[in-house]
Amino acid sequence: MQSPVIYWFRNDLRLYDNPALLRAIETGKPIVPVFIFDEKWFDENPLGFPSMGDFRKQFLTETLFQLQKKIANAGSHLLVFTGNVNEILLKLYSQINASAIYATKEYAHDEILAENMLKKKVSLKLFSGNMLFPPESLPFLPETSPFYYTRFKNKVWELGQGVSQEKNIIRIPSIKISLNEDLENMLTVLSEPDNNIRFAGGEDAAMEHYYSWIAAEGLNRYQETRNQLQGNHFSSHLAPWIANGSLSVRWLWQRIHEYAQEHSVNEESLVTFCEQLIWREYYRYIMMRYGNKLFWVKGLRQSEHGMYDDLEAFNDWRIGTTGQPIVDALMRELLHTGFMSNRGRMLVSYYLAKELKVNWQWGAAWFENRLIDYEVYNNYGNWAYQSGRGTDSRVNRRFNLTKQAEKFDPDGSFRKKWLE
Ligand SMILES: Cc1cc2nc3c(=O)[nH]c(=O)nc-3n(C[C@H](O)[C@H](O)[C@H](O)COP(=O)(O)OP(=O)(O)OC[C@H]3O[C@@H](n4cnc5c(N)ncnc54)[C@H](O)[C@@H]3O)c2cc1C
Repeated sequence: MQSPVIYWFRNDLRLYDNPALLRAIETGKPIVPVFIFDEKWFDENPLGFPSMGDFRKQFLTETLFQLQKKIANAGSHLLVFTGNVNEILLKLYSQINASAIYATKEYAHDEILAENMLKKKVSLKLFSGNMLFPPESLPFLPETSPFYYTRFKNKVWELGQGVSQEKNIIRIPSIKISLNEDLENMLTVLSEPDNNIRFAGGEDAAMEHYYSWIAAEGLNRYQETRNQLQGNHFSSHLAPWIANGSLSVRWLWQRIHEYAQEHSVNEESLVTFCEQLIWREYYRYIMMRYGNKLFWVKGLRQSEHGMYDDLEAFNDWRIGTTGQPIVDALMRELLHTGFMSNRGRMLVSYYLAKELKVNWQWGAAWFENRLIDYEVYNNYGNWAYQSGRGTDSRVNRRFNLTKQAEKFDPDGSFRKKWLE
């Protein structure tokens, strides 16, 4: 029997433009595709909630349900487990006598630790797959990546012309395997999703959403609408699919440029939208450069001024009972939908960290639980920025929340919707 390759799906839940999966297939060996719900995601933290909340779990489950169908159509079967990730991979590796594990590379602290532990015991092959400008394409080393966003953007902007994609995956060579009882017991059966959250998971839903945003002139009007707090297409709302990799950012980058060439898209809107995608790249490089420091209360600036572990203030903020109407409305939206606009995220993170002076890491942990589009790099990078512990050059930047509410919710309808 030919020794198979394990394909470990992480935040790359798609069968198109997936370099790591394609490289695995190119080995010519049978592939055993696997996804693992890390048991750590469901452990309660000291604040009383797990890192993965119900909305993200449902979105991920829907995504996997669809991926499993697509993999079945490609002639294989996706095994879904729940448990200790490395333990499951190592057991599977030895039970099926695998020759290697292929996966998409991640750049955050815990993920790198897990990769390094695996590397000591198995042949682990990692490839970039979720970035426009992966480290191997840059003219500088990640450790020397610019601290400030504008310098980073200026350095990578030209590379945007070279963004390309891998070919689609039609067939995945498979192999019949039998699992021992211990692994069988860790298998998770995915049930048909009932679509009761704001976004439907999966590759197809991502495409459908992209085309409806384009058809609604979302890209064209992005510059003027992107700071809104509510509405269907004020910003792309593509983040949930980008975050778990069911939408490829390279596919997105190419599509918007093709669309802009064929239609007269507002240039400022196109540029601003591309800049947002570059923010996403930037925070990956900040994580590569500073690693674990992004999880320290002092952040990247080693600031000494106070941050308090005030649980009462934090809980009021978390459930939207601070008494500050715009903050409460936004936090209730997050609590009940798993989404919040970018402007909203800026205001509530500022309020927690700079007005209530509560430990910003707690706020980031709550976002991690609630946001359907949670990405470790974006979340911790943005939280550090907004709390003055990150890469904002104006560490003492302040918002006047009354003025912000008047500007971005002029008729009060957003506050009315969530506070009544
Ligand atoms: C405190 C705070 C926490 C955040 N946490 C996350 C998070 O966990 N996951 C996440 O994807 N975004 C996060 N963001 C960034 C941003 O708010 C969301 O990406 C955006 O609101 C998602 O909506 P959209 O897809 O309509 O974005 P669009 O405005 O349509 O932007 C397109 C894409 O660009 C990327 N992007 C946009 N803004 C940013 C940004 N500031 N930083 C990095 N990437 C960006 C996202 O992938 C987004 O989908 C956070 C922002 C703040 C202030």
